[in-house]
Amino acid sequence: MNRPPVIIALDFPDAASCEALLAQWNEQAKPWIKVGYQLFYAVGPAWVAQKKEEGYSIFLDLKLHDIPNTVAQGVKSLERLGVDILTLHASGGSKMLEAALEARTSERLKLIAVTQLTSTDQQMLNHELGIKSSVEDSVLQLASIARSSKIDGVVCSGQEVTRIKNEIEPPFLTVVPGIRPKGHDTHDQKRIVTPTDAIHNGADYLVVGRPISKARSPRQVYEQIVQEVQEVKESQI
Ligand SMILES: O=C(O)c1cc(=O)[nH]c(=O)n1[C@@H]1O[C@H](COP(=O)(O)O)[C@@H](O)[C@H]1O
Repeated sequence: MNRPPVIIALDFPDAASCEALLAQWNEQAKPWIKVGYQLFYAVGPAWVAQKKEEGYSIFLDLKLHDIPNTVAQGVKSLERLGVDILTLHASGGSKMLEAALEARTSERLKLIAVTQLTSTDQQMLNHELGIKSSVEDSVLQLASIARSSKIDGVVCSGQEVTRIKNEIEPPFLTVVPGIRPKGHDTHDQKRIVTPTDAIHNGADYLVVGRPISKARSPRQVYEQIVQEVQEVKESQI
């Protein structure tokens, strides 16, 4: 069976907390996991490489953003860990994105560009960041920079996926955080969608953190999300 496209964000301060959660997936089929910088800075690269060996698919979310040469060297170091997806910021611009792509030695590592964070809303974009477009247009602009730099896809909210799928030439992956099943707390997220809506709009991967990690039964919430995803996919056949 294909691995469900639901990526569990391991936003934890240490390895022990991750192991406690992952103990609920004790069968051979391992889920997708996301390692962000809270965990990466705490556990280091060896832990990530170890998880890959144990059979997890790994989304390394380090959101690289620097001058082109520095990002390229970072990609070279991180590719050696064997991770499946690595993030960088689309707002670093085409030269940075192209340098990252050139540094990668194999297409097995997908490079995914973060557009506008799902914690950004219209008010913040216009009045704080000084970007005068709609959030959706800004996401599309960043996605189009990523596409023309031949990056594999973007992180965006589920609200922009339909336009990306319609306007950006495939193949182009959409990885969607800000996922909230009905009735769950939104926390600091602004542009949220349900698992059903994200998949219906065409999302390739869902990133889910607190709805799973803070749940009383994390595995149960994960399975409910996987079920929602499968139902939408079956209805699309
Ligand atoms: O790059 C990401 O994964 C990311 C981009 C974005 O725009 N919004 C976003 O929430 N994320 C990540 O997705 C996860 C969402 O976590 P929850 O809000 O707890 O589901 C966090 O680990 C964030 O770092």
